[in-house]
Formats: sequence, structure tokens, C-alpha cells
Amino acid sequence: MPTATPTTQQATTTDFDDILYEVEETYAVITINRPEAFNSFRSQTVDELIEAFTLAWGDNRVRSIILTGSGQKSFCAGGDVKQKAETGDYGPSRYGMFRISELHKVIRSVPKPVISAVNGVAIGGGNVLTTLCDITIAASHARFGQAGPKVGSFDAGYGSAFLARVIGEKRAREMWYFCELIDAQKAESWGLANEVVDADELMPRAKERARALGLKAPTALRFLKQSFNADSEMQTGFTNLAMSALDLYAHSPESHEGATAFAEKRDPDFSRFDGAY
Ligand SMILES: CC(C)(COP(=O)(O)OP(=O)(O)OC[C@H]1O[C@@H](n2cnc3c(N)ncnc32)[C@H](O)[C@@H]1OP(=O)(O)O)[C@@H](O)C(=O)NCCC(=O)NCCSC(=O)c1cc(O)c2ccccc2c1O
Repeated sequence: MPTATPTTQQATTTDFDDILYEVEETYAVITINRPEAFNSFRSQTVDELIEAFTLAWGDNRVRSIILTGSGQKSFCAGGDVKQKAETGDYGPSRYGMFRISELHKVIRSVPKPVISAVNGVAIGGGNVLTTLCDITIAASHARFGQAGPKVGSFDAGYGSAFLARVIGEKRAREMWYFCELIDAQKAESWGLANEVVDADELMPRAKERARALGLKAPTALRFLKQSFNADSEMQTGFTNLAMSALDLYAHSPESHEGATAFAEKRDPDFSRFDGAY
């Protein structure tokens, strides 16, 4: 884990393709910017998100981080299923790896509060991202859910275990097994969102909360975040195991059927798979 030892201030980098990164006042705003793909992520998106969180981590001006999606329709639709149907993976990446697990870890490890501003659908890996953020503010039209069993995927790490901790076992199981989206009001009542605001109030409210965090003692916030994390840190072991399992499963015929069916806009046919894969 990086130390807090101050080094020379880096310039703000905006040289990204799939995301936008801006520092305003005392906070960074990271925007997933693939509206043509419902703000789903491919390997490059994940690489860039890790880079942006790391930049915000090391920037002494930044006291909190806002994560959002571009447009009004989608916060993040999870993995880019069309890319997966086409190439069997999430596309080229800087280090030849799909580093989603590292992204989850940096959201938890960055010693500054992360606010998700959910501006539309948060589904699949997108729902995992908002679940991992410290604070969630939802636009009133936002919807949340998991999609894995519909498209041949699962997240048996933070995406299930930590979700259950946040919303409760029965609700997490319901969300994963049935793959139905819940609305923002239900997300708030389940504890998945801290508050719900009108769509045009979403970013102003997220920035207001970020500004408030900018006035708080940063070291106290850092210790608090690490303290909240410590209690669920054993789930990191599950996550490592789960992502290894998912890597194998993602190359299976069952997983391929799920992704292909989505890309072909048809219902998946899982009838030939017996679950004993
Ligand atoms: C998100 C939706 C519920 C929206 O439904 P709606 O009816 O409003 O809109 P459309 O369905 O018409 O979608 C509009 C447009 O966007 C495209 N799109 C939507 N989602 C994706 C996506 N995830 N990838 C690529 N493209 C997407 C859609 O095709 C339409 O394009 P057109 O060209 O036809 O206009 C609904 O779209 C939906 O259910 N989407 C799929 C959600 C989903 O299955 N997400 C992925 C789950 S799997 C995952 O996230 C995942 C995460 C990980 O961390 C992994 C790690 C390791 C291995 C695998 C992982 C993994 O699979």
C-alpha cells in the first residue's frame, strides 16, 4: 500500500479515452465516459479508472473523490458484454490483464472518501462499484441490480459478500438470483444509497458533500475509512479466489452463451448446462 509521504505534486492528467478526470476545489471527479456502451467497462476503462484513483490518492489537493457516469442513462452497466461476446474477453489492456479486482481494492484503499453519484442504471459490475463507494447519492431515476446469472457471470467476492453486508443476506440473494433492477427509493430504503435527489440536483449535491468533506480533518477521515474497511477486509481473500474462479468461468461455454445472447438481443438458452461444469 502506498505511504502518505508527500512527493512532488503531479500535474492533473486528463489524457484518458474511456473516462474523464478533473480536480475541482478539494475533490476529484472521475466520470466513466462510454455512453455509446451504456458506460460499461472494458479492460482499458478499468486501467484508466485505477490510474485516476491513484492520481487522486497522491494529489494533496484532493480530499474526496466523486465517481459518476456520463449522460443521464447509465452510471455503469458493468462489463462490456458485447466486447466479451466478440473476443471472449474485455479487450486489450495496458498490462495484459483485466484488473477489476485491483479497481475494487483501490476504491477501498484510497484513504479518502469516495462518493458515487448514480446518474442512471448501476448494474452488474457497475452495481459492485457503487456498493464499494463510501457514500452513494442516487438520482431519482437511478436503478440498481445484478445481471450475472442472465449473462453468464458472477462476482463471488465483494460483489456478493460485501453487498450482503450492506443490504442484508436475503436482499443480496434476491438481487443476484433474480437479476431484477430496484429503483432509487428502494435502494435508499435497503441502505444501498444514502440519499435520493432529483436528476438535476445529483452533481450539485455530490459536490456539496465533497466540499463538506474537504473541511474535515483528513487524517481522521483516513483512519475512519481504514477502520470501516478493517471489519470486512477478510472478504479480500474471497475476492481473490472469486476472481480466479470467474476468470475460468468467463471462458466456459455457459458464460459464452450468456454474453452472446445479450449481444444478439435474444434470451439465453442455459438448458444444456447442468451446473456441474
Ligand atoms: C443496462 C440495461 C438494463 C439497460 O436496459 P435498457 O432497456 O434501458 O437499454 P438497452 O438494453 O437497449 O441498452 C442500451 C444500449 O446499451 C448497450 N448496453 C447496455 N449494457 C451494456 C453492457 N454491459 N455492455 C455493452 N453494451 C451494453 C445495449 O446493448 C444497447 O445498445 P444498442 O446498440 O442496442 O442501442 C440493459 O442494457 C442490460 O441489462 N445490460 C446488460 C447489463 C450486464 O449484463 N452487465 C454486465 C454484467 S457482467 C459484469 O459486469 C462483470 C463484471 C466483472 O467485474 C467481471 C470480472 C471478471 C469477469 C467478468 C466480469 C463481468 O462479467
